[in-house]
Amino acid sequence: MSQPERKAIHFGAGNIGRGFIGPLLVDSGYHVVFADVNKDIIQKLNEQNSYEVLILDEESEQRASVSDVSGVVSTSDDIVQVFADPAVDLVTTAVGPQILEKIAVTIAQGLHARREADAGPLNIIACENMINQTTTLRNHVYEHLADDDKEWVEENIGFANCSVDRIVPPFDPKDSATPLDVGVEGFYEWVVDEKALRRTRPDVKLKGVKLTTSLDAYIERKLFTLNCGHAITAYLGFLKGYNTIDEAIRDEDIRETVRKALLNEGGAALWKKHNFDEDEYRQYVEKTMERFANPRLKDEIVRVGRQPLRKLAKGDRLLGPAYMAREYSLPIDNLAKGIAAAFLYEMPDDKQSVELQKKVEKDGIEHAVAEITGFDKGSKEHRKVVDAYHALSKIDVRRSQC
Ligand SMILES: NC(=O)C1=CN([C@@H]2O[C@H](COP(=O)(O)OP(=O)(O)OC[C@H]3O[C@@H](n4cnc5c(N)ncnc54)[C@H](O)[C@@H]3O)[C@@H](O)[C@H]2O)C=CC1
Ligand SMILES: O=P(O)(O)OC[C@H]1O[C@](O)(CO)[C@@H](O)[C@@H]1O
Repeated sequence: MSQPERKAIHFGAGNIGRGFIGPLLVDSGYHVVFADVNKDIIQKLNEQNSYEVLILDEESEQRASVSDVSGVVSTSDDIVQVFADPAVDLVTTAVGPQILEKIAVTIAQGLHARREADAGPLNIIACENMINQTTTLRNHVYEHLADDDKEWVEENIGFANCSVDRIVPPFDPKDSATPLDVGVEGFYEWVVDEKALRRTRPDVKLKGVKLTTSLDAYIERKLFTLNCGHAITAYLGFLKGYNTIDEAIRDEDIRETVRKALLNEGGAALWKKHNFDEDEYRQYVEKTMERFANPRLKDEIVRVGRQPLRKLAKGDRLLGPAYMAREYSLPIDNLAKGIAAAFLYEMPDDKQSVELQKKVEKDGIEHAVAEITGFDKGSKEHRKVVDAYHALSKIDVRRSQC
C-alpha cells in the first residue's frame, strides 16, 4: 500500500472528532491519526480503519464512509513519534476545554521530537467551544517547552483559533453498525484564523473550512447565537421537564424567549458591533432554531446544559451576549431568564451543577448571582436575573413533582 502524502493528528476521537473534523480532513486528502485516551476506540479504529457518518436531517438520511483513519493511544510514547513524521502537517483537537491543559504536555513533547527530526512546520487548531481555544492551548504548550524549543516553535508552528459549529450528539448504539459510527446534522461551519497559519506546503486546501481575517466576528456570532440559544433552551427545557432540545424548542414560551434573546438582545448587539446585515442575521437565527428542532438528533438537555459554571463564565454564551447588549443599551430580559434558569439547573451527575447549587444554598441567590455574573447588587441587570430566578422557581415542574 502506498504511503498517504499528508497526515493529520486529531486529539479526541469523540463525537465532534469522528463526526465533523475527522471527515473534513479525510475529504481534504489527509490520513487522520486519532489520538485518544480511550483504548477501545483506538483499537477499533485500527481494526476497521473506517467508519460511517449518518447525516440526520429532518427530511433525509445519508451515509458517508470515512476511511483512511487510524489511532494511537494519546498517553503512549507512540503519539510523540507521530509528531516527528514529516507527512504530518496539521494537528487538531476536540477533547473538551478542560482537557487542553492535559494534552499540552504531550503536544510539547511531540513538538520537541519534531524539531529534533527536522520534520518541518505544522499548524495546530483546537476545535473546542470556547473563545481563543488555540491560544489557551498554545499557552499551556509553552509551559512545557525548553527555551530553544520555544524559539523553534515560534518560527515553525502556527496556532490558529477557530469557530466550530455542527451538532453531533452521542449516537444511539441501536442505529449504528459499529461503535465508531456517528450521527450528525447536515449543517456545519468551521472558520479558521487565516493570519495565524504557518505555510506548510503550498497547495494545502482544507475542504469545508472557511479562512478569515476577522475571526472574532464569526466566533461571537456562533457562541452568542447557536450556543446561547442552545443553553437557554436546555436550561428552560430542563425546568419544564423536557428531555431533548427539540422537545424544548417546540414549547412556545421557550421558543419565544430564545428568539427574543437572540434577535432583540444579544443578536442586536452583535449586528451593531460587527456590522452584520440585519436580515442575514435574522435568517441565521431562524436557521439555528430550525436546527434545534431537528427531532432526529435526539440531542439531550443534559448534554447541551452540561457544566453550567463554564457556560456562566464571563464572555461565554450567556453572559457574553448580556454584557454586549448592555454595552449597546439593549434589553436583556430574555437573556436574564436564561441565565436565571442556569442557576436552577440541578443535575446530580454534573459536578458543576452540584457546585453551583451548593453555592446558591450557602450564599443565597442574590450573592451567588452577583459573584458569578459580575452584575453588582443593586444594578438593574442583577435585579432582572434574581427576579427571573424567583419567577422560574415557581414554574419548576420537577420541583412541584417532588
Ligand atoms: N458535539 C458537538 O456537537 C460539538 C462539540 N464541540 C466541542 O468539541 C469538544 C469535544 O466535544 P465532543 O466531541 O462532543 O465530546 P466527546 O466526549 O464525544 O469527545 C471527547 C473525546 O476526547 C477524549 N479525551 C478525553 N481526554 C483526552 C486526553 N487527555 N487525550 C486525548 N483524548 C482525550 C475522550 O475520550 C473523547 O473520545 C468540546 O470542546 C465541545 O465543546 C464543538 C462543536 C460541536
Ligand atoms: O459542548 P459544550 O460547550 O458543552 O456545549 C454544548 C454545545 O456544543 C455544541 O454541541 C456544538 O456547538 C452545541 O450543540 C451546544 O451548544
